Amino acid sequence: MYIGNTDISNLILLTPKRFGDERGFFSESWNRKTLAESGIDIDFVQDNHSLSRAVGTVRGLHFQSPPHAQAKLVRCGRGRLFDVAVDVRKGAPTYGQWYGVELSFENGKQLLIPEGFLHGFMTLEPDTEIIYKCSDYYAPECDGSVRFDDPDIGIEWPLTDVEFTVSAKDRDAQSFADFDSPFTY
Ligand SMILES: Cc1cn([C@H]2C[C@H](O)[C@@H](COP(=O)(O)OP(=O)(O)O[C@H]3O[C@H](C)C(=O)[C@H](O)[C@H]3O)O2)c(=O)[nH]c1=O
Repeated sequence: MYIGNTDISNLILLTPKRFGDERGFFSESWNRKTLAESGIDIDFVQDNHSLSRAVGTVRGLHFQSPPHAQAKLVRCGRGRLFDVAVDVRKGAPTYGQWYGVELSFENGKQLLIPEGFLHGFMTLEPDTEIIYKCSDYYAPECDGSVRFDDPDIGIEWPLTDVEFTVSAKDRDAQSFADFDSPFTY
């Protein structure tokens, strides 16, 4: 397992080892003990899996407020996507800073997103599947979102020449200026 830091504290990029042979490959996509040995011990309780049919599908930027804040371990099960986390931990030196990375079936990379971040992604291929572990259960009463294209965050989404597929909920999300983060650093 390759474990790498990013320029935002606690936001970590992981690449599990793949054992290739004539059949294909085998990989431990998550091993709590392996991560704990690197000081990352999160009690994940829910796995999420979504399929996005169209290129340029955007889901996010979402969060769950305390007491049901979620850390996430995100990977791409099929296709390619640009995964983004935005630091919204009040008091963090990187508050409002975003980090994006391409996750794909081919590269096997995973993004470990702690509590206190907005999360969203854009698909880069048709029929892209995202799979992610969450450290708390779905709590719709704590669900919140911020516009994925908010200029105050300034995410440089990789696709600009396609019509984005976005849910009504995400199109109606609040601006970053209106967002009062419930998270502290
Ligand atoms: C998130 C979630 C949703 N649902 C139900 C609620 C809706 O009836 C349906 C679709 O939910 P939603 O439109 O919120 O799904 P996404 O737009 O993919 O939202 C997710 O996308 C971004 C990228 C995230 O990081 C969050 O996990 C989550 O907000 O699934 C559940 O039953 N359990 C859940 O944990």
